[in-house]
Order: sequence, then structure tokens, then C-alpha cells
Amino acid sequence: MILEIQSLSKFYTTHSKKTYAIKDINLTISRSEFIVVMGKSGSGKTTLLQLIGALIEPSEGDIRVDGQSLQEISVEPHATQYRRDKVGFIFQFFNLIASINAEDNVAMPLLLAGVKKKEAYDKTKDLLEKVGLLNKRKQYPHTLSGGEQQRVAIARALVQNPCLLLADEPTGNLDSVTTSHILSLLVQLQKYRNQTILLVTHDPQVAAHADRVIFLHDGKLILDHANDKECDHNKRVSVIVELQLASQGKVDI
Ligand SMILES: Nc1ncnc2c1ncn2[C@@H]1O[C@H](COP(=O)(O)OP(=O)(O)OP(=O)(O)O)[C@@H](O)[C@H]1O
Repeated sequence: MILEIQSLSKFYTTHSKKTYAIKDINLTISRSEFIVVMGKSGSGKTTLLQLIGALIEPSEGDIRVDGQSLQEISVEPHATQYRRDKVGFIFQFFNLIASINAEDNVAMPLLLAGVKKKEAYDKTKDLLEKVGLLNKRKQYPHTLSGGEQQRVAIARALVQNPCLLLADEPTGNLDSVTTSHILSLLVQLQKYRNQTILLVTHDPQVAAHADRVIFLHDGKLILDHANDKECDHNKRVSVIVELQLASQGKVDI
């Protein structure tokens, strides 16, 4: 198992009132699985990703990534090391550094980690080729389309060979054609690099590409659905739409 989550909770206390963002979640994910997290606004999706990425600490429970408990790395510099070495992040708004070109954006995590320049740029070129952007590597982010910027962000997230790729609505800002290109790229990476992917989305079209779709409601994991790969894409989408409605209490399962 690449990821084991046990009795995980995260609550916030405001005006002495405890609100659970994540409530008693148990989840295991195997290496090279592609998992989508769905649930309506405020159901805890981003919080779950932030907990797994050690950006925030759990209130209760434990997360093990690649056999290591995140409790053991809660003290710096271990948490930073964990984020650098074990997880790659992709966000809705790409979060590229505007003042440096695509290639430097991808190489940056390696250079910060002390990797020699030649090795860093060799790895960078290799990844930019994989995401189809080698010819645009000298361009600055604002001269690239949204889809191209997200491909640079994907290359940057993968440059340190993380065991987990965490993606928070990575296609939320892209049109449907670009979304489907990004999804194909992620599925390819999953296959050829045995990359484990955990991706948050509201979009059933996106969720239909995953191996499993988990649904959160009020911080609880209420459904864990395996996509039927025998069915065509449209059928998988319609099943997910039904489950999405059911998870929001709008129809019975
Ligand atoms: N720092 C915080 N302090 C207090 N409450 C918080 C904090 N962070 C998140 N929450 C609450 O936790 C709950 C889950 O938030 P989260 O951002 O994980 O939801 P989400 O499913 O990602 O929503 P969306 O789809 O709108 O991005 C929400 O009710 C939110 O208000």
C-alpha cells in the first residue's frame, strides 16, 4: 500500500465550537492507483489532500505514506523533506513562478534540493518532452496557454519522482478539450511511471478516468466506487453523476 489512512479527523475550533472538516476517514490506496475525490463544496476534499501532503496536521488518526507515518515527520525539517521528496502538488491556478521560464520552473525544486545543474536540467528536459513542451521550454508562463501552463506544473510536480501526485481541481480552470488532454497525460503518466494519483474534481467527466472515485460528505467518506473499465466513458460518467446526486442526498442509491 502506498497510502494508508486510519481514523483520520481534522477539526477546527471557532468560538469554542468544534467543526469537523474531516471525520473518521479510513482509506487505503495501492501503488499506481488513480483515485478521484468528489463531494460538494465544503465536504473536506482540499483538507484531505492537505493532510496527505503534510501541509496541515491531523487532529486525530494517522496517515502512512510508503510505510512512513506522517506523525514521525511532523517536526521540521522532516515535513519539508517529505513534501519535497514524496509528494508532488498540482493546483487549479498552476502556481508557476511568473518571472522565470518554463524550464526553470520545472528545474527549481531540484536546484533547491541541491541537485547539480546539469542533472537538474537533463531531468527537466526529459519531463518537458514527456508532457510535450520541450519546444516551449524557454517561454515564460504568461506566454503559454492554460493547458500548457498546467503541463509545466505537472512536469514540475513529477521532477523529483514523488510516490504520490496530489492534484486539487487541476482542470477546474481549463476548457473541456484541454481538460481531456491533461487527463490523457495523467493517465499515461500513471501507466508508464506507475504513478499514484489523488485528484479532487467536481467534474464527472474527469472522474470517469479514475480507477476509483471516493465521495465525501460533511468530512466523512460515504462512498468508495470502482469505475467499471469494461463500460465506455459515457456510461461511467452517468454512473458517477447518479452517485454524485446520491452522495448529496438528492436520490437514493
Ligand atoms: N482553516 C480553517 N479554519 C476553519 N474551518 C476550516 C478551515 N479550513 C477548512 N475549514 C472548513 O472545513 C470544511 C472543509 O473545507 P474544504 O476546503 O476541505 O472543502 P472542499 O470540499 O475542498 O470545498 P470546495 O469544493 O469548495 O473547495 C469547510 O466547512 C471549511 O469551512
